[in-house]
Amino acid sequence: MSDQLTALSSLISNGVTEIVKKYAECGQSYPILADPAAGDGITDDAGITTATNTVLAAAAQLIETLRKPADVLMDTVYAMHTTSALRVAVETGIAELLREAGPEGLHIKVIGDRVGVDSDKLGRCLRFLSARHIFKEVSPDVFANNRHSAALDTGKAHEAIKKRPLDKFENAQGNMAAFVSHASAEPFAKGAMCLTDYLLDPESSFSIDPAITPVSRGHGQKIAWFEYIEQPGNERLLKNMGAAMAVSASLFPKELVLSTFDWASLKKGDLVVDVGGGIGSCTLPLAQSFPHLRYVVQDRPPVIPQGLKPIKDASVFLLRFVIHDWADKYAKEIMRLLRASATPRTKLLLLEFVVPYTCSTAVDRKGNHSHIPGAEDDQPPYPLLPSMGPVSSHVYFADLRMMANCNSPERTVGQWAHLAEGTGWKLESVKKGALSALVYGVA
Ligand SMILES: C[S@@+](CC[C@H](N)C(=O)[O-])C[C@H]1O[C@@H](n2cnc3c(N)ncnc32)[C@H](O)[C@@H]1O
Repeated sequence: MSDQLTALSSLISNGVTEIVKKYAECGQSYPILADPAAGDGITDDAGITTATNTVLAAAAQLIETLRKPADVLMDTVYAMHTTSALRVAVETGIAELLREAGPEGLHIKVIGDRVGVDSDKLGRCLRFLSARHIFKEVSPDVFANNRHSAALDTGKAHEAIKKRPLDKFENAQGNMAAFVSHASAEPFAKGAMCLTDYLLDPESSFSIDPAITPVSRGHGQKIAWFEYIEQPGNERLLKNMGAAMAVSASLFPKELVLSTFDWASLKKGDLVVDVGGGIGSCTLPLAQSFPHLRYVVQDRPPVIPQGLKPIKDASVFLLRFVIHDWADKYAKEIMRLLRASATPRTKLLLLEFVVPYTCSTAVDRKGNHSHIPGAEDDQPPYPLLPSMGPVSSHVYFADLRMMANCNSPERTVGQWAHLAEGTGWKLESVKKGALSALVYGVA
């Protein structure tokens, strides 16, 4: 055990030395947590990313190793309060208010008066978040933005968002507030709490019906998520969904979409069809970088009124975060339909998460797929979990969120390969990353 502690601490120490050195080489110092203007720091340097990921994985594992079981379980079971406190901060526009106040911050009495809620209760939410490095308590009961809370600032005037809350996220793309508002909305929060009942009830436990989910159990209507948000009364959910998707696009560096595929190899005028493309946040950077190609974004009529028409001459069908919305039976059906419209040269490009096992996978449970370029196992340094702790925590959250909303899974690389069976496609290559690219060709 002690050799694990020493190994973890060396990984942290060596990684931090590497990060500081790399920043110095770039003439920068590491972004300070207290500085709301610090931003994300250097995100496009492979060396810094690798060192950062190692330090994050090692630090998280070291903390969990050192903590007592009861403390770990206590923090985990109370996580719901993190969600609700963060939602309070976003829905009351605290980050905007504190940006207007500047580095001295604002006393909680003033904050409470400005947003119209009990200042003591609101202050307790902000202190809870400050203890997690979201906001900063600069002096007793006085709060200011820090690097993390500044990411919740839409850049709009606080008074403006108070007057027009529905428009809060308009033209505020790339801002985490939209994502927080979407992900913490009542149907998801209720749905998460319905997971146990959903699993214990045989009717839902063994179902793949997108209308029978923890979320639908929570709101009480047996309809699929995308139909639910299109119902009258749910305008805000629908609007926030689009804004949240734009945010999630911006979380992955633009270069990631640009480098997932050899776009430059396509001929002038070749057609890229973004299927289930929402408001086109994936296609936009592509169109800017590769103007020699043609683009079509398709989605459900309430999202894009032109709707869905079969397209027969696509060079690439691009689907980002679409197949993960569907259980295998439906996902295969979508892939079959696309295959029926494909030419022999068409590629199917899925931009999705790849779920890592949390143990070594010399042989994937569903067969070894290491013959597929890019599908090989990652080998993190001893004694790190292959999933690298917080580096991939978003993938496991996404997996449970998919179960809750859509009765669908995130998938391992083996599951992505198997999904193609019987659809007329075969998995040709994988490029793993924060967002992975799975390229299928005609089988
Ligand atoms: C998770 S979102 C991803 C949006 C977009 N690809 C992106 O990455 O920002 C899934 C999208 O699939 C769309 N969708 C759901 N059912 C669909 C259908 N039957 N036909 C086309 N699009 C559909 C939804 O409207 C939504 O925009």
